[in-house]
Amino acid sequence: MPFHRYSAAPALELPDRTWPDRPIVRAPLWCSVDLRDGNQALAEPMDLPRKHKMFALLCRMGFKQIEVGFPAASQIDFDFVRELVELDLVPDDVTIQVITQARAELIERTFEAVDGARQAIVHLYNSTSPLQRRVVFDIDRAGAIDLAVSGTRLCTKLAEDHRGGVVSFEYTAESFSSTEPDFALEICEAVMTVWQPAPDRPIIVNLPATVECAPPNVFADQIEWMHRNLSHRESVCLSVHPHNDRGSGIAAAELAVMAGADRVEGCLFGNGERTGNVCLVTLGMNLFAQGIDPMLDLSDLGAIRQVAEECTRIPVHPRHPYAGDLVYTAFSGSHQDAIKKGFESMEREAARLGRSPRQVPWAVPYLPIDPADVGRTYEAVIRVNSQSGKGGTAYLLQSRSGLALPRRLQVEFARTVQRYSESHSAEVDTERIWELFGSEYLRPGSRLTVAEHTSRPAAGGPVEVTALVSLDGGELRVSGSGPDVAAAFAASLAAGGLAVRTSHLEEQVVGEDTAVYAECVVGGETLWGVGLAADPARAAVLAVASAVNRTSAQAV
Ligand SMILES: CC(=O)SCCNC(=O)CCNC(=O)[C@H](O)C(C)(C)COP(=O)(O)OP(=O)(O)OC[C@H]1O[C@@H](n2cnc3c(N)ncnc32)[C@H](O)[C@@H]1OP(=O)(O)O
Ligand SMILES: CC(C)C(=O)C(=O)O
Repeated sequence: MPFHRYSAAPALELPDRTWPDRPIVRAPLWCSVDLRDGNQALAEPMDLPRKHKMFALLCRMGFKQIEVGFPAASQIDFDFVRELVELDLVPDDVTIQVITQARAELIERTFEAVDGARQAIVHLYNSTSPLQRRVVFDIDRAGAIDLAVSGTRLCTKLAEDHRGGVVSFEYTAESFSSTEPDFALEICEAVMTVWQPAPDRPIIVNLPATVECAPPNVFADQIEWMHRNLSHRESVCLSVHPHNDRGSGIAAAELAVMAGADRVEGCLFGNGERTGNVCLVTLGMNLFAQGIDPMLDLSDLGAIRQVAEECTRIPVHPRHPYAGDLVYTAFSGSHQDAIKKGFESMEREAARLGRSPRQVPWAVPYLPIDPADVGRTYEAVIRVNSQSGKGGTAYLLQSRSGLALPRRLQVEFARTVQRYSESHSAEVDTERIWELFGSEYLRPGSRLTVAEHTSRPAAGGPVEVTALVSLDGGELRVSGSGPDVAAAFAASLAAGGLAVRTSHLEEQVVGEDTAVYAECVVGGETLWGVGLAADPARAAVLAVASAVNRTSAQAV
């Protein structure tokens, strides 16, 4: 690997940084750039219907600032902005934003696009980094300032001439994070000298990591330094626009907010140039998961995801934070066990407080939030494959059938499921688990069937059972006594030459039925049987028969 071709991005000296001690206590102002940065990065940029669909979604989610395009760059973007304005499609509390390069003809066309808009932000950018100054523009620092200042002058004039509403202004020192800090400050100050920000005439100063080239702490230092040194700070909305080239866009945005940023630009699910813009869904959900109002409605992530996928034609990764198909799913046994116990503990806590489980603080291991809070069901939380243990299998069986297996039976049945999963190299879904359970424990067996039985309390306490059975091919009437029906029936089988006794018994009411779980010792072998019937005595007899039949099944 030719690592000698690369070098670390220069870090800013900021030994008295304060951001590490400043927790985020409220959501920043969000600006979605899905319809611009997100759109320009698509192989098939959105057509008008898809743009409208995305815009409507962003409004529903509660975005108050939405960059709707680069109208001077494409006719579709221009027409889209015109439709928003002319058809009055922008809610009163939403401001549309349009971007332009610092070129007079493009700026003029941009203002044409927003003509008549009640409120709009015109967003001017030029790149400021030494690399871009040299390679792309062939200009020095003064040349870059000239470009920014002349662009801002024209924007200031056209904003004053704007009909029908207010045009605000955003300036982006593109490639900010790769720009010398003193120069970034100088160019932003030069722009502000023209725009003349005031509390009732603020300016958005946007500082992007156009290409993320340093760890997030370095970006945070850069933002804190700008936050401290920018003049007119009370009239400046300090914005960041992180990309994700190093995979730390989320961290960069969060640390930048700690460092003083008021506003974050990004896209849903991290769409955008190359590795994408910072993901606004994840940022919002991170706040939510810390008990902070995200100021976005993320309660139906499935629906949000569906529209985003349709508009961008890019699928959301199954492991995408909060929204991916697999992010609330545990396959592995110890995770499933902990989740199951977590749910049970929350139910107990809710019962103790006389509330529903959704009203008590969330505390389930391995699940950072309640999937139901973002519109997910619990169905996919536990999925079973060969990595799973008793807890997951028991959870799915219980959710399908209501049967709450005793612990040792869970262990026994999990082995059956694991054998099945390994031999089929496949996940075992809930229906298959129920079928496996049925064929293992509930189906009529080949060794012992019970045609009829009666039971009655015997004098002195124990129960007496009489039954007509078919045992190992022969019909016979048997009777026995014991402390309960299962034990009495087990004892009765001695008449057929079969030594059976129950070693543990549990009973559960399941709807109209009773389930009896009987751990039996049959001829020296310990194994479980299960009976399920409306009549509890019948369920007990069937449970013993189930255990006996499983010995023969295993012998075969
Ligand atoms: C970091 C970002 O994401 S910024 C947004 C980028 N988005 C886009 O580029 C999508 C839309 N863009 C376009 O459709 C086109 O690039 C247009 C219409 C804006 C310009 O098209 P063209 O005039 O054909 O130029 P081209 O696409 O080659 O862009 C490069 C030119 O723009 C200049 N330029 C680039 N950025 C800026 C800027 N912010 N201000 C002024 N000029 C700029 C370059 O120096 C170059 O000029 P040159 O041709 O004199 O060398
Ligand atoms: C123009 C700016 C905001 C941008 O898209 C970037 O720097 O990535």
